[in-house]
This record gives sequence, structure tokens and C-alpha cells, in this order.
Amino acid sequence: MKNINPTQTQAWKKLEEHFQSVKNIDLREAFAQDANRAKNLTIEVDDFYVDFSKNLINENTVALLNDLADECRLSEAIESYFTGERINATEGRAVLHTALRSDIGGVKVSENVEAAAQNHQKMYEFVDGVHQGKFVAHNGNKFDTVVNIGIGGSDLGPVMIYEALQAYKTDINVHFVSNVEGDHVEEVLKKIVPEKTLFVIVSKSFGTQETLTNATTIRNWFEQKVGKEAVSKHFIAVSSNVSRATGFGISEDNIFPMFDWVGGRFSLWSTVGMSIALAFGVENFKKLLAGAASMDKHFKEAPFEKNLPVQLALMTIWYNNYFKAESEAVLPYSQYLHRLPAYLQQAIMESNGKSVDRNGDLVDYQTGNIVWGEPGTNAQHAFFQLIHQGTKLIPAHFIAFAKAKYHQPDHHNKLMANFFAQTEALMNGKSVKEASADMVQAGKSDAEIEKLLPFKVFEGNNPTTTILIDELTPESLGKLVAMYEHKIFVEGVIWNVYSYDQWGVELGKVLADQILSDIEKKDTGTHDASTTNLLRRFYKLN
Ligand SMILES: O=P(O)(O)OC[C@H]1O[C@](O)(CO)[C@@H](O)[C@@H]1O
Repeated sequence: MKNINPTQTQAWKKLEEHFQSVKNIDLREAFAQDANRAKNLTIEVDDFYVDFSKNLINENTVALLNDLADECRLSEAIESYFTGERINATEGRAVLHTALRSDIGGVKVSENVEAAAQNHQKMYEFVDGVHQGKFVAHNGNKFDTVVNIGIGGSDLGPVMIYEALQAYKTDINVHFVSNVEGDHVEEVLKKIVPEKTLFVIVSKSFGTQETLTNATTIRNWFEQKVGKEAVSKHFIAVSSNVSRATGFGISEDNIFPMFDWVGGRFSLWSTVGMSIALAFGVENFKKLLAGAASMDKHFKEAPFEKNLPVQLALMTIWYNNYFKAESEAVLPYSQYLHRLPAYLQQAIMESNGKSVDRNGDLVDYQTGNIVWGEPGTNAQHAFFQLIHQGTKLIPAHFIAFAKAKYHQPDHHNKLMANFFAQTEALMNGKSVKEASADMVQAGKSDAEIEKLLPFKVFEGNNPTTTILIDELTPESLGKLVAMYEHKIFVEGVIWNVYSYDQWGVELGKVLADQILSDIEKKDTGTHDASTTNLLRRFYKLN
């Protein structure tokens, strides 16, 4: 059976017509006319309150988007996802990060769930052993520092969670080395005491240039400082390629396997989460998994119209494919979530940045959107100007926790006041009448008002989705991340792309290897004129 081109569905065509009548919706009027708008366009799932009502939609939009999901056979796709069908067809793999945290896929994936549990068990025993002083440094010291050596999914998930759960941290500190840039390694090495540090090399393939280079440099440094014989006590690895890891010199006991049915960017729930478990303890790691599991259940069971990942994905499709918005901002009003946008950039853009559909045909519609963001309120003082008054439509997710971690009511009230004010301001804007009234009030002359008026007007009608969560806990964080994972899945199904491969990153890797061999010989090789000149300039200084 051919995979469905979304643009050929009835719903897509109806949405095109519907778009003509909704594209100029005035949100202020929409709220004035419908007292139930906020209530009807909000989904509450336990501690998550997600308000879609400040989006450029009406209830008919939601119904038509749900029809689109139906016509694209989303329900069947969800079933295939959870039951381990090889939906990553270009690599011939199942996509089962869900089996790392819930048994919702039923008997078909019970073997995967069991294998995941065994791997987790080995990790939990190790982590508990480190905390209890059973697994110690070569000289009997307790480890108080971990260095996570990995990149992409072997870094972004762990570092994002590590930053987010600082309030739950044990006395183990984690540093992350990812970039192949030697200065990154040096800066981390400056901060650590090797005798008290555990190094975790994380690489699903154990073939990634950056990670192997960093791991080699760090091991050499360690051998010089402490001695070769101590390496086996201080270096462990997480990989699905156990033989390569042993080839690197890590003993098999110190290797924590992962599976090829877990994609790198969805792997923080696996043994890739080793540094998370070390930093926060096994119980908190389990809570993170439990939170994700509850979102899995919601996603699998809730009807589309009440389903958070489904509705979030449909909103993205609405803006991306009808309004032709290119990007989406993710704005956490929590400093703890400062790495969430970076994490989501990989998860979303590596997954759905595809231009060939699942039939192998070039798509003639927009797929993966660009995701970016920073925490509020800082972002307000940086790029909000463009969202308020620029020429681009930027739908934004505003994420906040109703309860602060520390009791600082003055700070929290101010933070939340900004959080609420921004979505209101983005929606309401400021009309000519309001802007001139303000200036009259401020005592401006008529001439000044006339001159400044165009600059003081805010068009408004900028769409936002508010994700208000009771509190930042390991559980709620797990839910939040899983919610975005499933959103990515739904978008991939509707855009009819394979979300779980990443062939697009391969070409650069191959070319970098070729150029490296030129650089090592100080040769300009056979490159285009621009690259040749750049190499010459580089050789002058090296
Ligand atoms: O864990 P590995 O195999 O080192 O890969 C790191 C990252 O590289 C990528 O394959 C892409 O470059 C990512 O998908 C992955 O997360």
C-alpha cells in the first residue's frame, strides 16, 4: 500500500478552503464572540494545562485537522510505532524508545521491554554502587565528578536533563565534552580532579569522530596524570557496538549496551542516561521514565481532539503548511530548561528535515520546521522585538511551571506576570487608538504623536500555545520530553516522511574525513577555489 501524500487527501483540500476564511481571524474578536473559546481550546491532562486558544484557529480548524490525521491513518501508524514495526524503513529498524519506559506496546514488544529492563538493571546497580562507594576510583576515592563524552543524541538529552533537574542533584557533578574542538576538552579538564572522576564515553555507534577523538585525548591525559593501570576503574562506555567499545580498551564489564531500535536523539531514557542517573540517583531516573510512560499512555489512548502530542503536531502543520510559517519558537519560562530548545532542535530538525517522502518521491510541500528559542524572561530582552513587530509569523510555545522550586514569591510572581503578559500582548497587540491614547497620557504633543504613531502600533494576532505545568519534577520533565517526541512522530506521519533516519548528516562527515587527510599533509587537495583559498589561509597560521 502506498503511503499517503497528505496534499492529496480530502481534508487537506478542505483545509485550504477553510484557511481562506480563517487566515484573517481577529483573536480579540474571536474571544469576544465566544465565551467558551478558552475552555474549548484547552486540553488538561493531569498536571499539564495546554491552552491552544490563542492560536489562529476556530473549532472547525481543529475538526478538519483531526480529519487530516484520520485520512493519513494516524491511528494505524501509532499502533505500528508502539508495537515495534520497522517504521524506520530506510534503516530497517523499529523505533522503540517507548519500550524503555513502558510496556504499552503489549506482547509484540515484550522482548524489547525485557531487554531494556535488563540493561537498566545493570546501569542501576552500577549507579547505586557509585553512590554507595562500592564502585570507586583506583585509589578507593568516591567519585564526585562525571564527564560525559558524547555528541548529538549522546550529549543533548543528558545535558538538557542535567540542567533541568539541578534542584534534585546528588553530590555528583557532571561535565559534558561534545565538540571536537580541543579547547572544549581543555576547559573541562581544567575543572576536574582525575582521581575523583568517572568518564562515561557515550556513542551508540562508537564510530563518531568527535567522541572518539575526545575520549582518546582524555584517556591520554588521564594516563599521564594517574597511570594506565587506573583506566579500567575510571572509564566506562555506553554503546550498541560493544565490540568497538572493547576495541577502544573498555572492558566488557564496563560497557552498558543500548539497542539499535533506539535512535540517538530519543535515547536519554536508555543507558545513554547514565550521567543523568549518576547525577540524580536511580529513583529520580525511574521517575523521569514514569513521567514519559504516562505521556505514552495518554498519546496512545486519548482521542485525537484531546491528545496533546496530536494537537501540538497539527498546530505545527497548520502554520507550516497553510500560513507558510518557517519556524516555531520554544520559550521556556524556566532557566532550568535553558537547553530544551537545543535538545528539541536535534529531535525535531534531524527527524523531520526531509524532502523525500516515504514513497521515495520528492515532496511538493513544506516539511520539518525550524525550531529555536531561549528562556524567558531573557528572550524578551533579546529577540521578542521581532516576534512582536517583525514581518515574520512565528508561532510560539510558552512553557512554564506554576510552582517554583524555591520559595521566592517576588521572583516567581514577576516571572509569571511576564509569562502571561507576553502571550496576551502578542495576541492583543496595540491598536492605533490605544497607542495614541498612551502617548496623550504621557503628555506628548500632537506633532510627536503623529510622528511616532506608526512605530508604537503592534498588530497583534501573533499565535501562541501556553503549556502550563504544575511543577518541574523528574516526572513532569519526562512527560514534557515524551510529549515532544510523539509530536515529532505525528508530524512525520502526516508529512509522510521517515522521521527516524538522518542520512543528511552523512555527507559532511565524509567530506570532513577527506579534508582532514589534506590538512594532515598541508595539501590543498582538489577542492573548489573558495575551499582551496580558505585552506591556504588556514595553513598560514598553522
Ligand atoms: O551516539 P553516536 O553514534 O556517537 O552518534 C551521535 C550522533 O550522531 C548522529 O548520528 C548524527 O550525526 C546523531 O543522530 C547521533 O545522535
